Amino acid sequence: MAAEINPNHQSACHQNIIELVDVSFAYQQKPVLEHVNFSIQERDFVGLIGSNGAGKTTLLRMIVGLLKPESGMIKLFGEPIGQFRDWHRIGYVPQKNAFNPLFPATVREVVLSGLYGRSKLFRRISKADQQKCEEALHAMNIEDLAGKRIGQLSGGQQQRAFLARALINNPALLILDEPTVGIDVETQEGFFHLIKHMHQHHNITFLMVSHDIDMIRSYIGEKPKSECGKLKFFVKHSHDLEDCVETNLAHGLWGLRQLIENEKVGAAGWKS
Ligand SMILES: Nc1ncnc2c1ncn2[C@@H]1O[C@H](COP(=O)(O)OP(=O)(O)OP(=O)(O)O)[C@@H](O)[C@H]1O
Repeated sequence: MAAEINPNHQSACHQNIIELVDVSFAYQQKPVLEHVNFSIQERDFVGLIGSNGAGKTTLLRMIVGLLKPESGMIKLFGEPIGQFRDWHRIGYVPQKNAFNPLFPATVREVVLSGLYGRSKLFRRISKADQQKCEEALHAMNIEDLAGKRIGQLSGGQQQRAFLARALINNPALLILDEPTVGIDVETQEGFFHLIKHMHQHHNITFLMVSHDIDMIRSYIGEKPKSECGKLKFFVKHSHDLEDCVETNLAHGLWGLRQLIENEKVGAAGWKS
């Protein structure tokens, strides 16, 4: 018997997660981005490539609400960004040099800070929050580093801590700004395995700026889907369009590490 096709399934799976419509931005009247148009659908993996100063970080900062476009419109999960409140659905790992290594926080505190969002900076930490933190630490295989000062860790360990921070809310969208800068090649490979796995099996949509062009192109292909000024958007969807129903949507952080270890790309691949 032919499989029953749910006519709504495809649209539900492929809804727009980010829409950029004619977005422009300037720093002190100096234009950086002009008329950027692009949409990212659920379960896309988007690699954003561009030369130094092309405006990649600026674009990501607009998408996470830290900068306002001069003109144009940004929608997140179908809502105009000004009305968007579900920030817990988005995990953001900024560029490494945005972090002050002298900041006196432990890894656990850094990971927990991913829960606080914009409005709840000084709330009490509940048992449920602690549990989420332990799960994120476990998923990234850094439980043993939880009490260490973040500034004392190696580059690869810091990246895992920041990824755990971005993952603590079980986000639907992960935005990563050059996540492998300053990390050795072996650790980078482990990191790419991890995010590929998260893309393919955990229903997470990715927007990633990267200079590791070879590694990223091996996953997302040679040809950009779209170009806008100096920005190039490479896109890979997590599955064939007709295969939505088959995809395993179960994704808990606890299971993530287990699955990765089963694929033998876990701890050893990106210890540093
Ligand atoms: N706060 C700022 N004030 C003024 N100009 C800025 C500011 N931040 C960035 N710029 C300028 O805007 C342009 C785009 O910067 P952005 O950091 O977005 O580029 P990028 O593509 O991420 O570059 P890179 O690959 O070097 O990280 C650059 O010319 C930069 O000098």
